[in-house]
Amino acid sequence: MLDHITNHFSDSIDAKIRAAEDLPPLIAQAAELMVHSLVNEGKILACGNGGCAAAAQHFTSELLNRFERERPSLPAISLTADTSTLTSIANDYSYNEVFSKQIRALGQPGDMLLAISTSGHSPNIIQAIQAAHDREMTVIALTGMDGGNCARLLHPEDVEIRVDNQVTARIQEVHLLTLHCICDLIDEFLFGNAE
Ligand SMILES: O=C(CO)[C@@H](O)[C@H](O)[C@H](O)[C@H](O)COP(=O)(O)O
Ligand SMILES: [Zn+2]
Repeated sequence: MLDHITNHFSDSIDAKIRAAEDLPPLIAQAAELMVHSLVNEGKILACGNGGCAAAAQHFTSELLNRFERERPSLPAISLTADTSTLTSIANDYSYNEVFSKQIRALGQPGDMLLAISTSGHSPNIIQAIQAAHDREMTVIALTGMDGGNCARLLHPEDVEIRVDNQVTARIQEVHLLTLHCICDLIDEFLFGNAE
């Protein structure tokens, strides 16, 4: 049992070491795009399934409330939290449309979509990206594995942050770290050095 636990820790550390080599330029690019949107009256919509839904909510709460310093609230909406909306869209139409229908209603040109999928294959995330493009929004996709269909759908101005790993849990662990980096960079860009 202890070996099992130690393996989880060492696999997670390895995934993060690899990510620290591959991802910083992409994370910086994503944060810059989000800052550009926020200073131009844009907002960030976020979506994902399961653990990725939790990550989407984790991120939007840190923008709406705070990350590590006192600062004004920033506009972000998680599309995973309104159970009445989610259940009615899934019930009346399809689970594949639970995010895209919200994006078509709430998304404005210049807003950003944060789409999180470890496989890049979840149909509701694919449809969310398509809806965001239709609404002239830029997409930040947090993916893993081979990026799936999400990666193939992205436009040149979008950013894919792909974790080079095949294990969902490891990918999610790097996604969370990535989101914390983005929060820190947004605060730094918008509100200056904390020191
Ligand atoms: O958290 C986990 C597994 O670690 C699960 O809840 C996982 O997020 C769910 O199976 C999701 O439905 C996976 O979707 P995706 O990441 O492939 O888009
Ligand atoms: Zn998980």
